[in-house]
Amino acid sequence: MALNGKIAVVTGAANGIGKAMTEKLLQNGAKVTLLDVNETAGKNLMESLQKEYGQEKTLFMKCDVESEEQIKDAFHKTIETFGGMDILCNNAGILDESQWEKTVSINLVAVIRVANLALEQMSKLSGGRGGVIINTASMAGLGPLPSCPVYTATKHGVIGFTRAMGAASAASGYGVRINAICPGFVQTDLFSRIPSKLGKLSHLDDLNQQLIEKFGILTVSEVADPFFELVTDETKNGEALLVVPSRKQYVTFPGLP
Ligand SMILES: NC(=O)C1=CN([C@@H]2O[C@H](COP(=O)(O)OP(=O)(O)OC[C@H]3O[C@@H](n4cnc5c(N)ncnc54)[C@H](O)[C@@H]3O)[C@@H](O)[C@H]2O)C=CC1
Ligand SMILES: CC/C=C\C[C@H](O)C(=O)/C=C/C=C/C=C\C=C\[C@@H](O)C/C=C\CCC(=O)O
Repeated sequence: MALNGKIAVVTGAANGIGKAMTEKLLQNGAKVTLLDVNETAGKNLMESLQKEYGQEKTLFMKCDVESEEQIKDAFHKTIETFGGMDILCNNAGILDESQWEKTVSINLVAVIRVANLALEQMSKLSGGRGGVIINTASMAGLGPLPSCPVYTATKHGVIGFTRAMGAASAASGYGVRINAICPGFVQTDLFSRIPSKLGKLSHLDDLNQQLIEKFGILTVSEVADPFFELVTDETKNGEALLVVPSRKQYVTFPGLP
C-alpha cells in the first residue's frame, strides 16, 4: 500500500510513538487526523506539521478514546474533511497500575471500541474502501512484566484481539488488514513516568531496570520505521511485530493442537 494520498487517523498522536507515527505518515504523503486528550500538545503539533506539510494535510481533534461519541465524531469529521479513511493507528495508551480500571479502559476496551468503529467506516462490506489498522501493543504483550501486571494483561489482550480480528476480517471480506506493533522500551513521557506509576508494586522497578539493561531503549523513530512496514506491506495481516534495538521480528505463536 503506497501512502501517497491515503487518509490516516492516529490516536494518542500528540506525543511519543503516536507523534512519530503521524510524522512518518505525513512524510510519505498521507493526510492525518490527530486525536488526543491533550489539546494543547495536539494543537501545537498540528500547527507545526501544517507549516511543514501544508494546511490541507492535517486535522487535530481533542478526543478521548474512552468516548464512543467523540470517536464517531472524529471519524465523521475525517471523512467529511479528507474524503475517506484508509489507516487507523490505534495507539493511545497509559501505564498506571494504581488506576488499573482506567488502564484497562484505555489500553484494551478503547482499542477494541476504536477498531470496531473504524471497521464500520473502512470495511468494504459497509461502503468503505478497505485499509489497515495498526494496534499499538507492546513487548509486554508477549511476556510478563511483574511490576505492571495490569498493563501486561491489556497488551496481551491487544495482541489476542489483533490476531483474531485480523482473521475475522480476512474471512469476512472486510478488506481491512489488522496488525499489532510490539515495541520494547521506548523513550517517551510514558516510559519516563513508570517508576511513579507502579502502585503497590513500585518495589519491583529494579526488575524493570534489569530488563532495560538487557533489551535497551528505542527512540520513537526506531518504532516508526517498522510501523511503516506493517502499514504498507499488504501481505501482513494478523501479525505481531516485535521491535527492540537488537532485532525486529514477526512473532510466531504456538498453534492449537
Ligand atoms: N514508551 C514505551 O516504552 C512503550 C509504549 N507502548 C505503547 O505505545 C503507546 C503510546 O505510548 P507512548 O508514546 O510511550 O506514551 P506517551 O504518554 O508519550 O503518549 C501517549 C499519548 O496518548 C494520549 N492519551 C492518553 N490517554 C488518552 C485517551 N484516553 N484518549 C486519547 N489520547 C490519550 C496522551 O495524551 C499522549 O499524548 C501506548 O499504547 C503504550 O502502551 C508500547 C511499548 C513500549
Ligand atoms: C515496566 C514497563 C515499561 C515500559 C512500558 C512500555 O510501554 C512497555 O510496554 C515496555 C515493555 C518492555 C518489555 C521488555 C521486556 C519484557 C521481557 C519479558 O516479559 C519477556 C517478554 C517477551 C519475550 C519475547 C522475546 O524475547 O522474543
